[in-house]
Amino acid sequence: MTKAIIVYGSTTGNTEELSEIVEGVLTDKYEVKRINVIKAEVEMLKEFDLILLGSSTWGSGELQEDFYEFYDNLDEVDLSAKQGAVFGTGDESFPEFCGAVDILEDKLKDLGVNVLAEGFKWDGDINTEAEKQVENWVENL
Ligand SMILES: Cc1cc2nc3c(=O)[nH]c(=O)nc-3n(C[C@H](O)[C@H](O)[C@H](O)COP(=O)(O)O)c2cc1C
Repeated sequence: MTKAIIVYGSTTGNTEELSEIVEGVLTDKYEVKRINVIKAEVEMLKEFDLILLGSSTWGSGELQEDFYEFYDNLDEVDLSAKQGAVFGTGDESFPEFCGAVDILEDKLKDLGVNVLAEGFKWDGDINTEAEKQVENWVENL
């Protein structure tokens, strides 16, 4: 079975919740590992065909704080044969809504990853509408 990894960073739990829904859908087609970015190493990514990164946005359009080290280390691995996509939560009242999703998506593209879809961005708490939309996003990857 093809292998997928979901690496997420979440301060108050919203993106973590989203990552659980993403995992639920992916398990139909992939052998899935879901891991908090605090515990993740970039070397791990080599074992997987599909890489999904999930981060909320903090500061002014910045990465969730736990993501920085992982992000900085991404240049050390060859991801050029991989597929990927990015998701995250934010708040539309901020000027850079879900800026972390854009940062991570640009990084994956720079590293030669085939980004399968535009990043999934969700405003606020995870409700049934979020669940429906993210499920649809994952199914179409
Ligand atoms: C101090 C602060 C700064 C934030 N900055 C942004 C931002 O620049 N852009 C954005 O879209 N959301 C921003 N947010 C909203 C969070 O990203 C949002 O609450 C998110 O759902 C938190 O997800 P998490 O629980 O996974 O960390 C900010 C929230 C706080 C409290």
